[in-house]
Order: sequence, then structure tokens, then C-alpha cells
Amino acid sequence: MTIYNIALIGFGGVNRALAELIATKNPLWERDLGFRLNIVAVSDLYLGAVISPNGLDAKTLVEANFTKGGFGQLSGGSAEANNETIIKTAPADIIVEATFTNPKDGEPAVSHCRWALQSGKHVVTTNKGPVAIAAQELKALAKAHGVHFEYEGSVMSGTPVIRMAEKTLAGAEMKGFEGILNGTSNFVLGRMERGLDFATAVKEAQILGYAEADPTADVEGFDVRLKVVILANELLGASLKPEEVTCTGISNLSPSDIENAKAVNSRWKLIGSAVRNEDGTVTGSVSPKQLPFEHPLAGVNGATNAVSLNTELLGSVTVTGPGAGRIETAYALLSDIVAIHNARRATATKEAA
Ligand SMILES: NC(=O)c1ccc[n+]([C@@H]2O[C@H](COP(=O)([O-])OP(=O)(O)OC[C@H]3O[C@@H](n4cnc5c(N)ncnc54)[C@H](O)[C@@H]3O)[C@@H](O)[C@H]2O)c1
Ligand SMILES: N[C@@H](CCO)C(=O)O
Repeated sequence: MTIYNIALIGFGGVNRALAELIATKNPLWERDLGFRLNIVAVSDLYLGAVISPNGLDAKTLVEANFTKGGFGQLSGGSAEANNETIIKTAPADIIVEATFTNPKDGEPAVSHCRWALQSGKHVVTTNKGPVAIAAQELKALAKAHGVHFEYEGSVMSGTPVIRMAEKTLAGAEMKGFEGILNGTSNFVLGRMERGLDFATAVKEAQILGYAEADPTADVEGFDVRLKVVILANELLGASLKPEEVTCTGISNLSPSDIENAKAVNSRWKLIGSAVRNEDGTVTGSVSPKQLPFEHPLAGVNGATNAVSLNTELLGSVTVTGPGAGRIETAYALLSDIVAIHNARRATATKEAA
């Protein structure tokens, strides 16, 4: 049986949910997946840092109600975050990066990933910044150091899109995609259709763990823009930068816009899309669109996301599922670790043959 030592960078909704899963599901994972996870370090801007080479008790981490600097009370703990030292020196096989997404330059998460890969540690992340802004560099670093850089949760949380499209739609000839790629804005639009005001709807999304630390990224479309870049670069072989994707959010939609749409049997959705043009270039955009009720994306409600992948050989393939949520996104991290585990097993089998 394999044990993966992991270090958590950021201990907010998503990494805390992963710790919650570890506290209860290790025996199941050991039986069904062939590994257990052991948390050897955590570093968080608010709570501080703690390192324990033999492993920290996941249940205690989740249940103790730590306040600011609270990790300082633990053996091996300090009241300040200590990302660089932990990433470079903790006895971790895998660094789990789930700090704030910075849509401008991806930092400091890009550096976190770089340090980890250069130290020969796998990285799994739900942070969109490093993937949208530095994926090429980070993938090359991973390859050079014989480790993995996995980021399924950067688009549509735990709903499989990136790996599914790359693996099971290989050869289908991807031509473009369009989808609802932000749970918060979709949730907010739905609540506004039911008469709630914009600010209260955003607050609800924050409480439910869907929104970014700064929800401006959700409602102004910046989060979707990162996801469009990630999908375009991964699935269409583009090399788009966020600033090359046109972007309009939902904050200018008024209650009367919502009512007027309803009156003509349609509703507003924030749509992210990209298309491969005839000359081979790829164009991406983010904007609210008024969709008739019968449109396949019009019935996607709440924090659910959906993306229709337009392929040459299969036509349109639509994937629908959770697009945000703490446990849903922690599952994406687990799925990344499963991918690493399976790849390592396949390599070991090949080497033994
Ligand atoms: N919550 C979701 O539904 C969801 C879904 C997909 C992707 N994501 C992404 O996953 C990441 C984590 O999301 P979350 O919901 O847990 O966010 P969160 O705001 O709940 O938690 C982020 C945590 O990171 C810590 N942090 C921030 N900057 C740090 C730094 N420089 N060093 C150490 N710690 C730092 C914060 O103190 C906080 O505890 C974000 O990048 C987010 O965009 C979230
Ligand atoms: N804030 C994001 C989280 C998932 O990336 C959303 O609402 O979709």
C-alpha cells in the first residue's frame, strides 16, 4: 500500500474539505484506490504554518477552530505562513496548492508551483492563476524533474473536463467550446430571476463557498476568462493569454434585463467560449448572452456548470456538473492524485516488464 505525504498550501474552503475527506475516507481510498494520504505540513496566510514529518491528524486540523495565527499553538507550528520553506523542505511527495487565484499574474501561486516542481514534488492545484498564466513553463518544469503538474479542478471544480477531453476525446478534432464556467455568476443570475437583489445573491454564493475571495472576479467575468484560456490552450492547442480574451461580466445586468428576458422565454447566462478560426488562430470571449429556454445551456442552474465541446467527428459533446463548492473541488484534487498514482503504477509496470 502506498502512502502519499502531502503539504497543503492554503487552508481555506477547498484544502480544508480535502482534510475532511482524508479524516474519514483514507480506509476507503486504501481499499479502492491503493493509497492513503498523510498531511505532513500546512501553510496558510491567516492561520500560520505547521510541519510534522510523521503526519498531522486531519480530524484535529479540521475540527480545531483555529483563529488567526492558530497553527502557532501546534507542535512544529508557527503563527506565520512559511510557504517557501514548507514547499522546498517538507517531506512531501505532493504539494496541494489552493491559495487565492490571482487573475493578473497568478502570483504567488506560480512561484509555489515552481518551487515544488523544482524540488521534485508533484503539484496538484485548483488555482486557476498558474494554469492560465504559466502552464507551459510549469509543465516543462514538471517534465524536467520527472513529476506531475495536475489541475483538473481549475475548470468546473470536480467535474471532469480537461482530462476527459484530452484522454477520451483524443482524435475527435476539437473545434471550439462554449459553456457556463462560473458557478457564482450562474447562481447569482438564478437568484435574481427569483427576485433577489444582486448584492444579497453574491453574499449567498460566498457563504456557500462558491465565490472567489474577491467576488469581483466571478461577476466581472475574469474567472471565466482564465477558464477559457485554460480550455483553449489545453484542448485547442492555443497559446492565449487572459488579456487576449474579450471579457464582459454580469454586473451591468439589471433586474429589468432579467425580467425582460423572462417575458420572451429566455434567460441570461454568462458564456465563455473559444473557437478555432479557419486560419488556425483561436479566439476566446466571455459575455452575458440571452438564451432561449430551449437552448441546452439555458437549463443549467445554480452553481452547476456545463460546457459543450464542438468536435469534428462527434459533433457537440456536453459535460454538466458542479462548477464550484468546497467538497466538489476537493474531489478534483483527489482525482489529480489518482491520476498521478495510476501514472506511477503504469511506469513501474513498464519498467518491471
Ligand atoms: N471554492 C470553489 O468552489 C473553487 C472551485 C474551483 C477552484 N477554486 C480555487 O481554489 C483555490 C482555493 O479556493 P477556496 O475556496 O479554498 O478559497 P478560500 O478563499 O476559502 O481559501 C484560500 C486560502 O488560502 C489562503 N492563502 C491565500 N493566499 C495565501 C498565501 N500566499 N500563502 C498561504 N496561504 C494563502 C487564505 O488564507 C485562505 O485560507 C482558489 O484559487 C480558487 O479560485 C475554488
Ligand atoms: N469562484 C469560482 C470557483 C470555481 O472555479 C466559481 O464560482 O465558479
